[in-house]
Amino acid sequence: IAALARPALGGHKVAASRRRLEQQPVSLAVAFDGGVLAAITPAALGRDAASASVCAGAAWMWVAFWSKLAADGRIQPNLSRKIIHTGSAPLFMLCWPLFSPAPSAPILAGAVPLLQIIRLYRAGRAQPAQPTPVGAAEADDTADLVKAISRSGSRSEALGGPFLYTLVLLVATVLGWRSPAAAVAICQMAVGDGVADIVGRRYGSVKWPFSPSKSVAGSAAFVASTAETEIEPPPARRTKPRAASAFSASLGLISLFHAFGFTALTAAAAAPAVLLISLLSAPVELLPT
Ligand SMILES: C/C(=C\COP(=O)(O)O)CCC[C@H](C)CCC[C@H](C)CCCC(C)C
Ligand SMILES: Nc1ccn([C@@H]2O[C@H](COP(=O)(O)OP(=O)(O)O)[C@@H](O)[C@H]2O)c(=O)n1
Repeated sequence: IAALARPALGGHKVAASRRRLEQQPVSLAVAFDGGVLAAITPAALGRDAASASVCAGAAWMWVAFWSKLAADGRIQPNLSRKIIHTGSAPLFMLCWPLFSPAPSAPILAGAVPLLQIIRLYRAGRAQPAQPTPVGAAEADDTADLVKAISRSGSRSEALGGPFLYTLVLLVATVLGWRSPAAAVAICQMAVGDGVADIVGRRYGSVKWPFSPSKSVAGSAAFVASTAETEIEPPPARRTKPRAASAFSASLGLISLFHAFGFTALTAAAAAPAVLLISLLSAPVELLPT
């Protein structure tokens, strides 16, 4: 297995990993994970289960926070939808280093998007009114969620864009775990599209002739810019979250993955290819849906 290690990762890492592996009393499986040998041990499983629980709790709070702001009328549902759209997947990938290097990690991490998929499915299929008090509370909860993530407030929309988004995140987690490819693909989907909408609605007066609802500013923001969005009112509570572009978010995640030794690729080396991918993805976002 050591022979599989890429030279760029350095022999000392492999030797240290092999020593750790030999010391494991229970070794159910061995894998080559980003250059570091790992075993599925009770400790690794415990760490992954704890990390998945923390992420699932954070995901619930993150969605509930923006849903509440939209339900209370403090922000427009359009904005809450795109903030959730822009932030969810990159925030989740920022949490990937919490997991162990064992091959069980992507499976347990996949539980985080999977739980949201189940929630979206239930929200999309739920009846607007429930007969029991328990059911009524559940209906209110999903009503806020639907309001925050849909365009029109229709429950069926939870089974459209949000469902697909979370499904893609699940696939990227399980199949693209800690890879630059997953980081770049997910950032194009989550950050590029989200920022194009947030910036385009605000500054997009010049429209594309072939796509009259979409603007040049939105497409520029998709690729590379930093945007500021104001949450209003009341004025005392105004904040300015910064929304990064698909390009910079992808490079940020690649830097993180490199710093943790998940990939030998540096952000500087990846930059030209990522810029090209972002430039090619921006026109795709202009296609009518
Ligand atoms: C609003 C969303 C998509 C809308 O797409 P479109 O119709 O405008 O094209 C995204 C919905 C995301 C989902 C409800 C929540 C996903 C949470 C994620 C699995 C985990 C986040 C974890 C983190 C630690 C905050
Ligand atoms: N390239 C873009 C993309 C979106 N937008 C703005 O964002 C709005 C919604 O975009 P969209 O139709 O892609 O968003 P979804 O509701 O389909 O997710 C558009 O109506 C535009 O006001 C833009 O100005 N330029």
